[in-house]
Amino acid sequence: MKIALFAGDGIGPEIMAEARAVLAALDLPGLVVFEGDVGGAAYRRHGHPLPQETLAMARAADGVLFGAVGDPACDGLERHLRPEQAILGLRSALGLFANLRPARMFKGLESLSALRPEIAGEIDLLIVRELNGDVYFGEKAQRTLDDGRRQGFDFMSYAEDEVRRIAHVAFRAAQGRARGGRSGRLCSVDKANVLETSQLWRDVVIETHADYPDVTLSHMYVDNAAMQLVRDPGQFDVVVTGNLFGDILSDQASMCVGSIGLLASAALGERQTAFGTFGLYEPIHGSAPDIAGQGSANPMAMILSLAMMLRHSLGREEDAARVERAVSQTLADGVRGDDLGGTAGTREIGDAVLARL
Ligand SMILES: NC(=O)C1=CN([C@@H]2O[C@H](COP(=O)(O)OP(=O)(O)OC[C@H]3O[C@@H](n4cnc5c(N)ncnc54)[C@H](O)[C@@H]3O)[C@@H](O)[C@H]2O)C=CC1
Ligand SMILES: CC(C)CC(=O)C(=O)O
Ligand SMILES: [Mg+2]
Repeated sequence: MKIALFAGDGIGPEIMAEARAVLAALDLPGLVVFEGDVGGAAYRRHGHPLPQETLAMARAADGVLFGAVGDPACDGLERHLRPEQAILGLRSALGLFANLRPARMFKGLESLSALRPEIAGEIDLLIVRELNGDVYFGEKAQRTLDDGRRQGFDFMSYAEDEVRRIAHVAFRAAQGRARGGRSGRLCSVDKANVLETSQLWRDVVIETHADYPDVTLSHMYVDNAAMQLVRDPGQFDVVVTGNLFGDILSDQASMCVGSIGLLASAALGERQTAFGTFGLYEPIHGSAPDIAGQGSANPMAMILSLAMMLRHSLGREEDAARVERAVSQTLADGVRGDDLGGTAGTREIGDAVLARL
């Protein structure tokens, strides 16, 4: 079993160190770990944010654990050399089109949610974000118009097969979450009242629903969804949406459960390995340059991303559940970082999780 660790920039190396310690404590038999450079760190060392060696390392692995990229020192670079191209490049080159971003309330954190505690307690949702299309990957440029004005554009598009494959992932996830006689629920979020990409999205999701009659399907415009997420988050079970809307809604969902430092993610494609589905796992947050180097970042999203890798790519469900229980217990015991109004630093939180493993 082979995995690759790409720590990246900013708080990436700090939180990755804690995930690495948890991984070591699990002592998985036959595990081989490679480490590669990505982002601004890779640009400085190799002249590119996603060096060929790093990409090759990812391809050879059963799973990739990714910290974060993004470095203000790289702001002036041409777009293709900026750190963020590393994560976009990996998602695209590895065909990782399905981004699972679960958000659930941990016991004891209800009062730390941006929402009222009584509604925050109901949050247990999964955002299924399409990850290979939309404006992130469309043609983009700036140009000067004939009248001298500068114009920027990003082409937004979805082809029907791109929508269909993510819809299948989302319907299957909803089926898997059906509980105690209650059917799984899928809410497809779009902007079909304005965007043609969204109209196609909605049509294809409705067509795909025919294969999943046991799942209750609803549709919501993204502006309403942003509002409903804070008004009544308990109404959501699985949410499927495009790349841009999913990016924004998942950061919003993180504050509903207390902090962006808690939300993990899995980026999956179709490639199967001997142990599960190949994937890339990362916190939903970025490199947080404002707190980098201070030892104050919450490593829980990173550690929970490791748990997702254990589950989806390494076939280690029991270990995944063990890591999740350790994080949950750490929070229940009141060990909290600055992001949750506490005083524990990155290392202290990591050690507390290890102690409960
Ligand atoms: N997948 C990736 O590697 C991503 C990279 N980025 C990049 O990261 C850089 C910073 O972007 P921002 O917009 O500031 O978003 P960010 O997610 O890095 O930070 C937003 C805010 O949340 C806080 N925060 C984030 N993670 C935290 C943690 N684990 N513990 C405690 N506080 C945490 C930060 O201190 C900051 O105040 C940019 O270069 C951006 O492009 C942003 C999102 C995803
Ligand atoms: C390219 C990334 C910086 C986009 C992002 O914010 C994310 O995937 O969460
Ligand atoms: Mg984001």
